[in-house]
Amino acid sequence: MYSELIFKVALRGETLLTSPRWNKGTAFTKEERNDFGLTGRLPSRINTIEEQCDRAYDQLHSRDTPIQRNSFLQSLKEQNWVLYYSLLSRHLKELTSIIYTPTEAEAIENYSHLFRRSEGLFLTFPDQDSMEEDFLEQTRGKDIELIVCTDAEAILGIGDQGVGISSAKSAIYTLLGGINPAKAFSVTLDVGTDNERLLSDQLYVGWPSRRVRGDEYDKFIDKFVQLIRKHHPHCLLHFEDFGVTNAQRLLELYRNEHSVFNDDIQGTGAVTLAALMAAIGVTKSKLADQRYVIFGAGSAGLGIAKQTGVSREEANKKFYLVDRFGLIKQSLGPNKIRPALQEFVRPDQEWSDIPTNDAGEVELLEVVRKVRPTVLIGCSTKGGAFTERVVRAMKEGCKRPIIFPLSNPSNLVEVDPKDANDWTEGMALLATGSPFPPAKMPNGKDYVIAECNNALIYPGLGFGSMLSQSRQMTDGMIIAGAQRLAALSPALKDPDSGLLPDFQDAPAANLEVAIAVAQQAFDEGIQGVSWGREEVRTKAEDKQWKPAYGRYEYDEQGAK
Ligand SMILES: NC(=O)c1ccc[n+]([C@@H]2O[C@H](COP(=O)([O-])OP(=O)(O)OC[C@H]3O[C@@H](n4cnc5c(N)ncnc54)[C@H](O)[C@@H]3O)[C@@H](O)[C@H]2O)c1
Ligand SMILES: O=C(O)C[C@H](O)C(=O)O
Ligand SMILES: [Mg+2]
Repeated sequence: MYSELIFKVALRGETLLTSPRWNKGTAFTKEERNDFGLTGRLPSRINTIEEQCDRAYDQLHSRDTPIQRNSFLQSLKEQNWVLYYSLLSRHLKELTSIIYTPTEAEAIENYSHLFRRSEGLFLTFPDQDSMEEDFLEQTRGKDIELIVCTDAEAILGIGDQGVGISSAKSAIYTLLGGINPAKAFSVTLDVGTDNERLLSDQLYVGWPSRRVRGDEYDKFIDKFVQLIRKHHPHCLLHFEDFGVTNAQRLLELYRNEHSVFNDDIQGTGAVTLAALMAAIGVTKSKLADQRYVIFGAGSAGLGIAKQTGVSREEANKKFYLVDRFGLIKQSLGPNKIRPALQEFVRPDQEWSDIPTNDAGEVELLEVVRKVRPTVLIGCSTKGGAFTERVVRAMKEGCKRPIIFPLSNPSNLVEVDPKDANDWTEGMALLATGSPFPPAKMPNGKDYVIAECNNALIYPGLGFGSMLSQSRQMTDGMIIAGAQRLAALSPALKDPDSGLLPDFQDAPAANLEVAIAVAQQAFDEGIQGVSWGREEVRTKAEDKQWKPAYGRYEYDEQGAK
């Protein structure tokens, strides 16, 4: 059906072959080779997309390590989008872990050494006078619907990397969400780095200066946001991996004036809410009846705590937050408790009979022993923090503990799910942030470890907001997306199945999320489109970008 697509294209010869958006390589037909000045520029044989994928897959497998495969795929993306996304779609699970978490962490850590060709826009602090000009140079005439930006201060769990991540997140929008890559754009906001390794690396490609903070930082970010509001008022602005002191603050600052979305806060909150809903479906209980311990009270931890929809008054009863100074309790004082954590601070007297460490902190194990939580979530960046004693204490406190070690990449997971499964005799309901193989239940059956990664929901949240052209991404839209994802949980049919849909089904799950989000925008009356709510599903299906070549006709006025 896609071969019926006809595109009017204005590029010829070498420029056509070097345009990743339009290049077809050996798949250009005879007629196209004649019309676009390509005869003599390509070998004779005309390949189908299937043949091209087979060849690329063989080439990929001649690379031995995940990082070599990541570099290969990056080059393929720079050459031919249709081939790149076709190949990824055909081997979705295998290759998502190569272009995204966990391999992406290694690619970003080594970005300056692996660097070959830049992608997206780099806005660098000392060059801010030309910000608008630089922005327009790359975006002029383009119908941009999505901008993914990062300042790379808190990349996954590997911290400050100066530059990185937004292009991988953007590729996932296309792969799992069906967003047209020609309408998406990734931006690196380079405000320096405090990473000593990068600062002393002669090959570091970013701005080799300490991170700009305070007023100067805020003004720089504001200049960027206002630029988007001016030139692309309908476009969704996605923030990724900002530092803990900025993420929530920037979201609150802009979310009422533009459609902005913080993935680590809202995307993680939403996917975890979906996994929690599925887990309580298995335990036949209610969200409001859980006792939660969240280990790592940063962007993700707080996003999760807030997304459960528990009211402010209830929060202090249900949630126990533990961070690098142990339990968040009154006597830690303002230097150790960020203002955003205020509503979760525990009174000291509640803990007066509990042993502390030498620094006077209440450690995770003690918190678990006292609270007997039903839910333990890790987003601390501290690999192995859920020790055997902690996990066994969870099991002592309730029959089916819900344990989600969400830190990425894989080596930072708070507990290997296989161990958590063994230590709880298969009773824990588990989900992780990175992909893990199934664990063995005591009865010999496989227990599927759900991948509770925001990629299972953020492409759908974004697509739903773009589809409805809502000027805001509201909490209602996010919760509607989470509820729809939870309803797709395989565990609702078989309690031993994964809590969330398998990544193989991520495109279908994200489409459902998008539909729910757009319908919710209609229900809240904030849609910006003139068609009706009953058309949401058809419009969503029509709008999805699929990697397919179509037929090209040369036209000087056509697309470039
Ligand atoms: N699965 C997902 O979809 C998903 C989404 C977002 C983040 N994450 C992961 O969660 C982790 C945190 O991400 P974030 O964006 O919230 O980062 P963040 O920097 O905003 O927060 C990290 C928090 O952990 C705390 N912390 C650091 N060391 C600790 C320790 N030893 N003990 C206890 N707490 C400690 C920090 O003080 C901070 O509050 C990362 O590993 C990230 O990859 C996973
Ligand atoms: O990037 C991911 O894999 C998920 C999340 O956004 C993270 O920061 O870990
Ligand atoms: Mg992130």
